Amino acid sequence: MRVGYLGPPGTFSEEALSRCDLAGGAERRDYPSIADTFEAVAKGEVDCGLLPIENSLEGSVSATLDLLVHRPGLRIRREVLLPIRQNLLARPGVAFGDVKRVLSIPIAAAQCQAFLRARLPGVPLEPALSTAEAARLAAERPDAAAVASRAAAERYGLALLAEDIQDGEGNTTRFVLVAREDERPTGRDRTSIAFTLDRDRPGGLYDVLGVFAQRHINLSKIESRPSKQALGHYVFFIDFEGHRSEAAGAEAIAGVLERVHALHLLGSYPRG
Ligand SMILES: O=C(O)C(=O)Cc1ccccc1
Repeated sequence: MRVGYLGPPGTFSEEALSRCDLAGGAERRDYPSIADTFEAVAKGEVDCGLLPIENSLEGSVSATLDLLVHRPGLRIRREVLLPIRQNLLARPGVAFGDVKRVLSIPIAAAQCQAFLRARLPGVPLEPALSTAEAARLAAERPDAAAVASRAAAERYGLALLAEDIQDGEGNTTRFVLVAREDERPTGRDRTSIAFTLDRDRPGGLYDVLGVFAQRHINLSKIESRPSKQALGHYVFFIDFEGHRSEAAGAEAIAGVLERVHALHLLGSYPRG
């Protein structure tokens, strides 16, 4: 089995992959971006791919949600929850006063806004494709620091300028393993769907939510993203407890189908 992830080695995605039972003993391939990882699975270059989907401080990873909807065909087969500790890394000998650029993937830098504003006021953020890529670049630049993991510091020979710099406690990221096929029910599953509504009318979303409420099906997430068709037109994402091939889940999906314009089944998978 071949598994793709957002590289280079030393990312949180790689750490999440190590916690994924399916991936035990699998051959790992790293890709430069979330989109490249997704494409590699869609093309069959790898059997599955691990993508960050949601962070407890920053919310959804829009790149992942958009790919699941706009490049349909892949299914979520696992979810992995990873506690995240961010650090400020720089070449050994670099002090705070030397740092003229902060490098990281924007979702990681956003988890440390308060720290960066307090300790590096006015220092611009230079976006990188991942935390480990930021660390790799910082190893070549004495004017830069990276927001990344301790593992990335060790791998790229960087010192820890500051540890545990994320805003608030309990910073956790949810990752999903996507593949070209579905997962079988385990009895403790979650299902992710995405849909658009027919037209702008009172109660459209309420009707869809009612399908779950009437069946006493618990929702664990609801989110909307622009549909990319027009301002004010949205794709809604819902996660609910249960598997889509079990009676309650299948009935709920049939009910949703009657009330929406388009429905995407993003997958049923064991709850993490
Ligand atoms: O860049 C990484 O290390 C990733 O795996 C993406 C990411 C970034 C910040 C928090 C969680 C995941």
